[in-house]
Amino acid sequence: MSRQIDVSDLDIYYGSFLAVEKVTMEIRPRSITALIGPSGCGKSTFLRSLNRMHEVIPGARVEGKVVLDGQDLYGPGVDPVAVRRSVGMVFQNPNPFPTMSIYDNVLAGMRLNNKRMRRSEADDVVEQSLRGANLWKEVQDRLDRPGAGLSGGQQQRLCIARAIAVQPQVLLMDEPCSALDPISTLAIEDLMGKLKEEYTIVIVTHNMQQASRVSDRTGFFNIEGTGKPGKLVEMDATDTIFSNPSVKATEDYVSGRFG
Ligand SMILES: Nc1ncnc2c1ncn2[C@@H]1O[C@H](COP(=O)(O)OP(=O)(O)OP(=O)(O)O)[C@@H](O)[C@H]1O
Repeated sequence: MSRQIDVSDLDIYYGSFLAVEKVTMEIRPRSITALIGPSGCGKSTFLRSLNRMHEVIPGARVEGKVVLDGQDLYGPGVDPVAVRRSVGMVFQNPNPFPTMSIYDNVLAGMRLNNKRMRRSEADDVVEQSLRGANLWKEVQDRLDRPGAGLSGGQQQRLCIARAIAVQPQVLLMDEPCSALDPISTLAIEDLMGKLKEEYTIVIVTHNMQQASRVSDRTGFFNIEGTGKPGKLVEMDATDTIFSNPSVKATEDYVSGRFG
C-alpha cells in the first residue's frame, strides 16, 4: 500500500454552487500536507472530499478523481463507508461521545463497523490506539470514566485514538488544534510528527506557524471574491511556500499581508 492520494481535476459543488474548482494535487504518503488559505476558499470542503464526507450534505457532489492506492474513491461500486474507514477524520472541536467511557470511545468506530471482538482483543486495540495517540499513560487507570471528564487536549487525543483504532491509511485533520491551549496544541503537533511515520496526514490550519512547524508540503488555496470558487494556487515543500513561493498571492498570505 502506497498510501498516496492523487487528486485530479476535482470540482466540488454544493447544489449548483461550485465551491472548489479544478484541484489537481499529489498527497504524498507518510508525510504531513498542510492546506492553508483565507476563510471561505474551500479548504474544509476539499478536505471532506478526500473521504467522501462531503456527500453527507444534501446536494453536495464532486466531479473529477480522488485516487488512493490506485483506487478511485468515487468510482462505481465504491462504498463510501469503506472509504471513511480507510481515510479517517479528526474535527476542529474534540467530539468524544461524552457519557461513553474512554474505553468505549476508542472502540466506537470499530463497533459502528460491526466488528465483533473478544475482550482481550478489544483491550489490545484500546491500549495500542491510546498509546498511538500519546494518551495511554494519562488514562490507563481510568478507562471506565466518561470521555467528557478529560481536558480539551486529552479529548482531542482520544478522538485521534478513536480514528486510528480502525487502522486507516490516511488521517484528515480539520483545524485539530483551534479549540486547544498552546500546551495541548504542541502535544498534538508532536503526536502528528509521530503518526506520519505510519499514516498519510492532511491538515487544514489557519495557523501559519503550525503549518510551517509540522508539515512537509503546503498547498495554498485562494478565492477571487464572494461567490467565486476556491482554487489551489500553488503547492510545494513547506519551506519553499513560506520562504520563496512562486506566486505573489501566496507570499502576501504567508507574510500576513492579507487573509
Ligand atoms: N454545507 C454547505 N452548504 C453550502 N455551501 C457551503 C457549505 N459548506 C461550505 N459552503 C461554502 O463553500 C465555500 C467553501 O467553504 P469552506 O468551509 O470549505 O471554506 P474554508 O476555506 O474551509 O473556510 P474557513 O477557513 O472559514 O473554515 C464557502 O463559500 C462556503 O460558504
